[in-house]
Amino acid sequence: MNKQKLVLVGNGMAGLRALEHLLKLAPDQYEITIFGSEPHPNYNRIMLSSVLAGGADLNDIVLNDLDWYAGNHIQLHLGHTVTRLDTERRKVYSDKGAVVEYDKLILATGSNPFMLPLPGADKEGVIAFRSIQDCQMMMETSRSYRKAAVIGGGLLGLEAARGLLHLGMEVSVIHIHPYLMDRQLDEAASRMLQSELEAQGMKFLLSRSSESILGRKRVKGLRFSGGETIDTDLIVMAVGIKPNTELARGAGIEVNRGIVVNDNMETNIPGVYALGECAEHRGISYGLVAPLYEQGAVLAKRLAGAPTDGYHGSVTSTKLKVSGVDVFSAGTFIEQEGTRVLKFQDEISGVYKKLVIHEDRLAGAVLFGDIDDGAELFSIIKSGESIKGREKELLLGIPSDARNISSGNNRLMQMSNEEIVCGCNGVSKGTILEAIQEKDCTSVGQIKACTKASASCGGCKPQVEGLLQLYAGDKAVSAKEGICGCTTLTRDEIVEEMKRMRLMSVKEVMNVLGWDTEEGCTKCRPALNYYLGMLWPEEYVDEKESRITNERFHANIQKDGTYSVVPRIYGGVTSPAELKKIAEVAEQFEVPLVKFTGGQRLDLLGIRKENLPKIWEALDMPSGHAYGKTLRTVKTCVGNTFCRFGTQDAIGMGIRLEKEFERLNTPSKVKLAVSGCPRNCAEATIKDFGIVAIDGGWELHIGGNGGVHVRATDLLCVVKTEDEVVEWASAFLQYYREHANWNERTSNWVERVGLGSIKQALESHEERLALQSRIQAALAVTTDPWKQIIEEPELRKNFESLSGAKVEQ
Ligand SMILES: Cc1cc2nc3c(=O)[nH]c(=O)nc-3n(C[C@H](O)[C@H](O)[C@H](O)COP(=O)(O)OP(=O)(O)OC[C@H]3O[C@@H](n4cnc5c(N)ncnc54)[C@H](O)[C@@H]3O)c2cc1C
Ligand SMILES: NC(=O)c1ccc[n+]([C@@H]2O[C@H](COP(=O)([O-])OP(=O)(O)OC[C@H]3O[C@@H](n4cnc5c(N)ncnc54)[C@H](O)[C@@H]3O)[C@@H](O)[C@H]2O)c1
Ligand code: SF4
Ligand code: FES
Repeated sequence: MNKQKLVLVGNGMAGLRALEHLLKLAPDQYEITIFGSEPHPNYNRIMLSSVLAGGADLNDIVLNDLDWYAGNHIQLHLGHTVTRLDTERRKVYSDKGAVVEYDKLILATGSNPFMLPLPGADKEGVIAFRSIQDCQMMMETSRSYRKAAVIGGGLLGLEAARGLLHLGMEVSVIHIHPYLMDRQLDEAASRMLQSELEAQGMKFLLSRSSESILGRKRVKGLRFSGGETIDTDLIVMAVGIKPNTELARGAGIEVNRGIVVNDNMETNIPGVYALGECAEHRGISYGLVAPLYEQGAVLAKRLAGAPTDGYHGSVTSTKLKVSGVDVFSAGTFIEQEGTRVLKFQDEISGVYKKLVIHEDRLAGAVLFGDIDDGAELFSIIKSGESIKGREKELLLGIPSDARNISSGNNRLMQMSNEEIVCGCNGVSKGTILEAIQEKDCTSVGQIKACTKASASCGGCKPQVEGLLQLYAGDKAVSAKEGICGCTTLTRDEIVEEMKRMRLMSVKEVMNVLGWDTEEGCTKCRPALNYYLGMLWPEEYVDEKESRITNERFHANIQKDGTYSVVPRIYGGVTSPAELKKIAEVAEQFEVPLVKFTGGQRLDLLGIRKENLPKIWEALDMPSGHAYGKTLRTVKTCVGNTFCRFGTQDAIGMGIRLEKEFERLNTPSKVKLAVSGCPRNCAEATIKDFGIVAIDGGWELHIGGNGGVHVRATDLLCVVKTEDEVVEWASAFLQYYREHANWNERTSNWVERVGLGSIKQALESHEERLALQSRIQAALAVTTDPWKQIIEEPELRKNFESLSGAKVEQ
């Protein structure tokens, strides 16, 4: 069979989604050619905001790599812009001389950012935020310049501004209206948003109309009507988009605001289709991915000759992707004639909710501060069902069990398999079910890895969780199994019983809670020992024999049975005298290897067990705890002490934190880092608790990991003073101590419990102080283990006869 020729113009998210569907439906029907102006394979444009804000890497956002095109036998013309269409002869022409014939043509040329035609708009340093190139330009600019102005306080402008703040720039957002995100929020929600963003360091100039851009070759400032000016080294225009219709218009295809299409995504010219941001369907051009994905599914069916009801338009929802701020908006968000409005506002906890109701149906919603119900409300809006009698419940919060599994009449169950659950990534219910039922995914994390659902804005997470609970059946139950083979009790049940019955020893816990084994095992014994120490810091006597090998000997066992010694060097700052002493000890004990660790400390390797106390004595330095489930190191950059970019004293902050938390027992090892500016030389965003200085304050990040599964941190909050850093760090670490499973790193814990729940737990000042006082009580009873062993002959004796210690994982 002769294949038909299909040409796609526009290598973006909409066009490629349609092709992906088509290749599934009719893999051999077409010989496919794609033209794309950008020099990259199809990438996730929405993730550019995360790239700018440090939450993702450019390499992570590619959706279809070059192998995908090759594997599907697609002729790809990257860096080619199609400049002419001949719809009579059915040919497309690119700027680089390629000419390709088609039987069917898809236009998916997206949008162009709207650039205000201000005098001076052509100067260097005036850009949009649309592509990888724009993103790279902002990153590069932040290395040499300090001030940025973003024109437009909509979704894109605020996400750009957050990214620029992260890059260390001083950012002003200029907005033409009196309040931000006027296309998605009402004034009350917008004001709350503004104050949150101000707390993060953003400055706002509202009700300003930009008049001209100042500077010679490069932008130097911005003038507003009325004469007011501001200095700036960069201007990002984010004032909306306009469908890219030039090519279609030039070919005589009907164009209004966008390329006009019918319900089959067909233009007025036979064989020519359009979808995505460039298209206009029933008078609407969409600027979000969910509708584009829906259009893609319809177009694919149409091209494959499969039955389809056609595309009938979309109701949209948005979620601002700015770390630390939760905003959701869907449908009609401003009261209109014939609508009823219900509002809830709690200024203290910063929560605002508004429902717009039309004839007993939910027409729209705005949520600020607590957006857990967003996905569910959106689904109710789309279904058009009556909410009579349930209005208050919907406003005040859907109980999580009702959100996930309610008896019988459950919306998640009723959803068809084609319905999209994750709008950002176009993941349908069917795909998630496949992941659960055929690929054995039993957690949201696994579903995310498998399908990308919940991987972008995170707004669909409650629904993904709900589907998991509904469809994983026994497998989901098995996730709740006991902490080890000796018991069926979970960590939470054990800790609860320890508290309730004031259980005080490992043996007692095993007896009272009916352990299946007499002595427990290498999993439960150290876990119980940790939980008891955490609950009763003053009364509980640590059980040395329940500790893992390294913690029993206060040194890391190596593969040849020798140990390593890492003395504490606060903040990684040492002195000539200290270095001399370490060198002398290394010589005296003929230490085979002296090496810097990844955490900026000195490691003396190859020490025999019997020499450990002698070396500790000779060093006369505190233990660096490089071996334990405890605070390891606080890595620092030089900060403003020497570095010309530094805005804060990173070294001082790091030393203070290391002195504050050394010797702390934690569920798993904990690493901190402090960077003196957003250049982040101390790599704080892959630490358990990372501190990054910004102008006038500190960003506090949590849950990072640079190990096997690299995870970048989530932004917890932004604070102004060093005391606040210590308060938040204390509260976070204590909350982690009290809630994580033994041996669970903060990265896994944050993923498991969700950033939102941690933020909520720490948001009250009183609660933070209570956590801080509990961590101080735990720290108060700790002593330096090396010193204790050196001074107590009984303990020291243990080291003389040690042999054949077992390495435990
Ligand atoms: C920073 C940012 C964050 C966003 N965040 C979100 C979000 O959180 N949620 C959401 O739903 N949406 C978000 N969006 C919007 C979303 O990314 C777009 O709606 C979506 O990418 C549009 O897809 P598209 O394929 O229609 O257009 P595009 O992605 O613009 O793709 C069109 C492609 O066609 C190419 N092209 C154009 N003309 C030609 C030609 N003549 N020849 C060859 N190639 C051509 C363009 O170079 C482009 O690569 C965001 C957008 C940005 C910029
Ligand atoms: N999280 C998300 O869903 C997300 C994130 C980024 C972008 N996007 C999408 O990308 C597209 C572009 O986003 P956008 O924010 O540029 O568009 P937008 O139209 O949503 O917002 C533009 C904002 O700029 C303001 N504005 C207009 N003229 C101005 C002027 N002269 N001076 C100052 N302000 C002015 C408008 O009042 C409006 O609030 C949209 O379709 C948006 O939905 C979505
Ligand atoms: S050393 Fe510290 S202060 Fe200097 S650029 Fe790096 S992160 Fe910024
Ligand atoms: S809806 Fe944004 S990640 Fe799923």
